[in-house]
Amino acid sequence: MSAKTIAIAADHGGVELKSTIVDQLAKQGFDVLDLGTDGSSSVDYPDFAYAVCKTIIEGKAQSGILVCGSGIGMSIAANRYPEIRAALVHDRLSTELSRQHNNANVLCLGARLLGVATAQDCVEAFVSTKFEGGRHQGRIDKLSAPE
Ligand SMILES: O=C(CO)[C@H](O)[C@H](O)[C@H](O)COP(=O)(O)O
Repeated sequence: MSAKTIAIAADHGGVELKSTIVDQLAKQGFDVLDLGTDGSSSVDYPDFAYAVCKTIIEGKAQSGILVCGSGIGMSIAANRYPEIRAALVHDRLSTELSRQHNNANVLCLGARLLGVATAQDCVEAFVSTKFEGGRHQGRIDKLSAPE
């Protein structure tokens, strides 16, 4: 498995933006696991969020991107797994912070709320920004073990 494998999925509300992001990542040399959906037929976002999360938990991808209409449903679904830190972002800065402070391993995007250029900017920030560690590590550890 490549160290740069990213799993991606969308529901019908995010399928067009997903295609754009797949192309963007492929051009940058990432291995992209596209887990669907592939058409405009209505589907249920949890099915696709769970597919991406399981791929990460099984070690088949290092991170993931989920796209739905608002990004909200995908983020709620993905964050049901203790191993997943899914960030619903709205611009480059929130994406950078999700990596620097939260070590987000899944990026959630709302295709009906973000312009394509902003979404692509978020993706670029997600793949290029490193976790800062330090004081943030202990906080992240607490996320995996709620009292
Ligand atoms: O889960 C969502 C909202 O929390 C996503 O935005 C979905 O894409 C959206 O709910 C789908 O809505 P639709 O009316 O079935 O297209």
